[in-house]
Amino acid sequence: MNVSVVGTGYVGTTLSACLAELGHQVTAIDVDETTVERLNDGGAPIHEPGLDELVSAHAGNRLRASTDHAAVVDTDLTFLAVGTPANADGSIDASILRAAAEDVGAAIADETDYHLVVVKSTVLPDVIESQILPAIEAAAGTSEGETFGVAVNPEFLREGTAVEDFTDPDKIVLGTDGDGRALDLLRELYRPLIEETDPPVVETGRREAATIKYANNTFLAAKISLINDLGNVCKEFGVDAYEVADAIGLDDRIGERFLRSGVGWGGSCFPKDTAALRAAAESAGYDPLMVDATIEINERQPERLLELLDSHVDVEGKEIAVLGLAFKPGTDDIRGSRAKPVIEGLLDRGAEVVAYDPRAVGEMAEAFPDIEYADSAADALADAHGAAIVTDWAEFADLNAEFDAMADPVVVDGRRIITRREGITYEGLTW
Ligand SMILES: NC(=O)C1=CN([C@@H]2O[C@H](COP(=O)(O)OP(=O)(O)OC[C@H]3O[C@@H](n4cnc5c(N)ncnc54)[C@H](O)[C@@H]3O)[C@@H](O)[C@H]2O)C=CC1
Ligand SMILES: O=C(O)[C@H]1O[C@H](OP(=O)(O)OP(=O)(O)OC[C@H]2O[C@@H](n3ccc(=O)[nH]c3=O)[C@H](O)[C@@H]2O)[C@H](O)[C@@H](O)[C@@H]1O
Repeated sequence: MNVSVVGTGYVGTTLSACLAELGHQVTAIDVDETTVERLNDGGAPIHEPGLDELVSAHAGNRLRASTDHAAVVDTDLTFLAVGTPANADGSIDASILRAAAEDVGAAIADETDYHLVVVKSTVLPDVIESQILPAIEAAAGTSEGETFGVAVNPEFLREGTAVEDFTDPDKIVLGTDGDGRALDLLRELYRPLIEETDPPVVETGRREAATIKYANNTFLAAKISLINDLGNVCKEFGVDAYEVADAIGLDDRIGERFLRSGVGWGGSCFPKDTAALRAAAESAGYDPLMVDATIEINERQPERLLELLDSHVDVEGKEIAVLGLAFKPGTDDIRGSRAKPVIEGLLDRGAEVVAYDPRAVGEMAEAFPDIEYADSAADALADAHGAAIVTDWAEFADLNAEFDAMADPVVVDGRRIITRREGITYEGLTW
């Protein structure tokens, strides 16, 4: 099939490259010229394992990039995969998506054949009817059902395993409101992937598809917040929360994944999606208590880490190491990273922060230009009076003698990555 993808960030690039790999002819469209040039030169604009290889295998052949939205007219369907960030009050900012929908509407204005617009971005159900459809209709000069249809096909990939998650998904969700042409096109598009990995395919309405995405992310965030809440209780009891989690995870109804307690969840989506769901529920007149608690527990975990540090050292005027700045290992992404509130809390206490991350120093230096950055964990730890471990990078598991070079070997581990041993004052956040 001929497919276009509007927006080639994390999701759009992965989608474009993987669809090309499945045998489709893909036109990737982005407003960012550097991104487009990079794709046409055979390189991925973002780092994801396996992505560069796919882009370089298909660039110039089944994968072409452009800044010109007019290209969508030559394709059977167009994915919208642009950002849907949060406003300051947590509500969804759909303006980028609306603008992209207008771009596509304008491109298909003279089209007489049916064109399917597939919303891949994470978007609240009301936004589809109140903003996306009107934007396409106004720009295209036609109504939905005449020359175009709109479907919702949310994405569940994780950063760091995007290609793997896309090519071997837990499920595919197709929201079409019974538009047969839309469903046929999407079934045909995903046919090679379905034949290969046989994932469950959920065929549903558009509002349901959009809501499934928010419910999925909120449930996962809530699972982590609940294990963090239980973990805090475990710590008070003098019980190891990881032993408890391992045992409860054996219950199939609970499941073993996403039970790692610690300093909390971050990333580009859990924070904004839980906030957007809460804001939308509240404006619909419902007070979502579990969603509130999910967010609040997550906001409290960094402070609990700092209080544990306080219980061993007065950090004012002292050098404190922060190990791990990315929101999770394997990425340089610091969006929603728990390292930010940890650093802020240390600065508020008058500490001198020395931070280290294998990949995310450059990104964090833009947010916190005035703290010190070390070239290695060993350098950050040398002469420090305390260390906060915020990201579970595998290399931190090998740290050992490096702690002996600390002025005061107090280690507060927010991710259960450091081995407790004689000679260091070790505090696990929930164990
Ligand atoms: N990052 C992730 O792991 C996941 C993200 N999502 C959702 O997917 C959507 C996209 O997220 P990301 O890929 O992370 O965003 P991103 O910010 O990495 O990429 C968006 C891209 O869209 C481009 N763009 C903006 N306006 C445009 C327009 N009018 N025409 C063409 N290109 C345009 C930007 O230049 C940028 O390259 C969001 O709704 C997000 O919530 C869903 C699942 C996973
Ligand atoms: O909508 C999205 O963008 C994506 O958000 C998450 O993916 P991602 O943010 O890339 O990363 P995760 O692996 O889910 O981790 C999120 C955060 O939770 C934390 N986490 C995860 C698991 C766990 O057991 N404990 C825990 O604290 C991680 O450290 C990280 O800060 C979801 O897992 C994806 O399904 C979804 O598509």
